[in-house]
Amino acid sequence: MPWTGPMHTVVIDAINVTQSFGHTHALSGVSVRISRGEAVAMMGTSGSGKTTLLHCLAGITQPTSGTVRLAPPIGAAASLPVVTVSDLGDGERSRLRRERFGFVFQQGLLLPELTAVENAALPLMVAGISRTAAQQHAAHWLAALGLGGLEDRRIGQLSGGQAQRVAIARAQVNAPDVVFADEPTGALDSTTSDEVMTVLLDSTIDRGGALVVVTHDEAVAARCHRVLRLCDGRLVGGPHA
Ligand SMILES: Nc1ncnc2c1ncn2[C@@H]1O[C@H](COP(=O)(O)OP(=O)(O)OP(=O)(O)O)[C@@H](O)[C@H]1O
Repeated sequence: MPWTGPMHTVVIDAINVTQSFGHTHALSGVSVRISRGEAVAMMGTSGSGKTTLLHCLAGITQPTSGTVRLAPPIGAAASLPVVTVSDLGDGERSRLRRERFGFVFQQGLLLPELTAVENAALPLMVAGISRTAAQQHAAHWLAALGLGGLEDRRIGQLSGGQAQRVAIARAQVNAPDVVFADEPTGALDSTTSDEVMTVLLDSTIDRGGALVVVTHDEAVAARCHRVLRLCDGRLVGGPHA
């Protein structure tokens, strides 16, 4: 299908993605389109292929077959091409992930020896921005996510919900096109989970980003615009979503 017309709002277009690990068919011909400003939940029983699909969409792994394409960043020169993520080598996918995507995982994967603001500033520092400028920008994000005053706490001195907000700030600091979240509220109680989802949704959608959330929690999925359900590596209800 051509990348034209109404597709101008599409940020990720995955076509017929298949992922096999030996004899395990983790994904069998999944096609998914994700638009800017859209929050999409991925649900399904354990082993249905949710994380594998997230990894293929985010360029963490290369699918066995099929294509994953990524639109140019918002405001980029018209000449910038669509990138076929699934054709890139490891180094190029790693760069793409750093520059275009943000990630939030269940256990945050924050560095315990660093403070909240140092953790949140990491993507900017990796991109070559000075420590001072990176930490100033990260501090703005922490304040926007309700963590003003906690910038200098180490991760172990924060609650689970606060630590997830630091992970969300870290995912947002470089204004990624897509934020991928794998069970971002899996370790939180329902009230904190709801608060963290609000922060995650607002901080992504308000700036025109897209959000892809893997979750087992129907309440989390209900907060998203759309729910994709996977069963045995296929989308329930047909191969396209
Ligand atoms: N690196 C790997 N090597 C071998 N098999 C794998 C690998 N990653 C995933 N699988 C298999 O692929 C299938 C899908 O796994 P995946 O992690 O995507 O499921 P999931 O829906 O995210 O499950 P869960 O909800 O338990 O996290 C499973 O059968 C899993 O064992």
